[in-house]
Amino acid sequence: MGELAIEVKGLRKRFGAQIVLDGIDLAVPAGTVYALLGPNGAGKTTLIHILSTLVAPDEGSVRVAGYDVVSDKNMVKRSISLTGQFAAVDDVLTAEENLRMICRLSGLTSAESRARTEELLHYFDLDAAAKKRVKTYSGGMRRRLDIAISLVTSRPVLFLDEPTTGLDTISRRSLWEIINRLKDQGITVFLTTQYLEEADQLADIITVIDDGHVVATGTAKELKSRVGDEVIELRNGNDDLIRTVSTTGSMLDIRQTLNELASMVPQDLRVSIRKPSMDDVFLALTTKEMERSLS
Ligand SMILES: Nc1ncnc2c1ncn2[C@@H]1O[C@H](COP(=O)(O)OP(=O)(O)OP(=O)(O)O)[C@@H](O)[C@H]1O
Repeated sequence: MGELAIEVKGLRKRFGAQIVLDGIDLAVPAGTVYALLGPNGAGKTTLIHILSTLVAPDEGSVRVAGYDVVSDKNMVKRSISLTGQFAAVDDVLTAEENLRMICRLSGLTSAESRARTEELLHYFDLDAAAKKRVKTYSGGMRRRLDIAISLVTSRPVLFLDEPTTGLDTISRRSLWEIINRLKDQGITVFLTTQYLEEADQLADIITVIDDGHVVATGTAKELKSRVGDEVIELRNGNDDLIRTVSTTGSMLDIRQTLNELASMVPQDLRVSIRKPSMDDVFLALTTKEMERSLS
């Protein structure tokens, strides 16, 4: 493995009596897109907050861009950009004004601010709307502006906490493109997401956490292969999913599986066989999701 942008060993964090992160290990290679998946309350935001020095760890070693988040906090801060779940832009200003202001606050001269603002507006496809007040923007435009603001000074590691939550499909895909372009420039992108397809499409490596523990790490392909080679789906006449079962895909295994299922479910269910999806991985790996889906 090449250089690591993020290295976490034995990270523990508790809030009061609640253990939120319970021995997390992560190794994020530089220049990759790394997705952190997990059900609500799994500890994803807490982990991003620790990696970005907003919250201190209780135990363990956490290094970002080669610096320790506790003893070298300022160097970590200088190496990262962070975009949170809620867009931190000023509504009454235009995109151009927002960007210029942040450029100036970051220490750029007036001329440098003008040039960087123009560059970012173009990069994030906001030139046409540059002089409109942000309060007139769509969710996707605001999110693009938010990420643009976090990239005013170029930093090697970018944290995105649920970057596409609430966005429509087109806006989501345009953000994926931007994230891929950032990766092509050598930036390490560490993101959390609720969308399994997002992790599947975008991430080089995915870590699934549940209840403060890492339950799996790997490429989307590796994680899917843990679920099985094929998935048998049973649906009723309304197309509601009644049951999914993994199988090797061989005739023998499919026949045996269907024979076993025949005694447990109505005979008129429709059967289809497909490749495992990230949803199957998530359901198989995260107990809370499994309990929820069964309740
Ligand atoms: N400052 C805090 N004080 C007390 N408890 C906290 C604090 N921050 C988070 N928690 C608790 O820690 C747990 C993990 O929260 P966290 O926000 O990290 O999860 P998450 O995986 O990001 O969830 P979501 O997907 O809902 O954002 C939750 O039970 C939450 O209530």
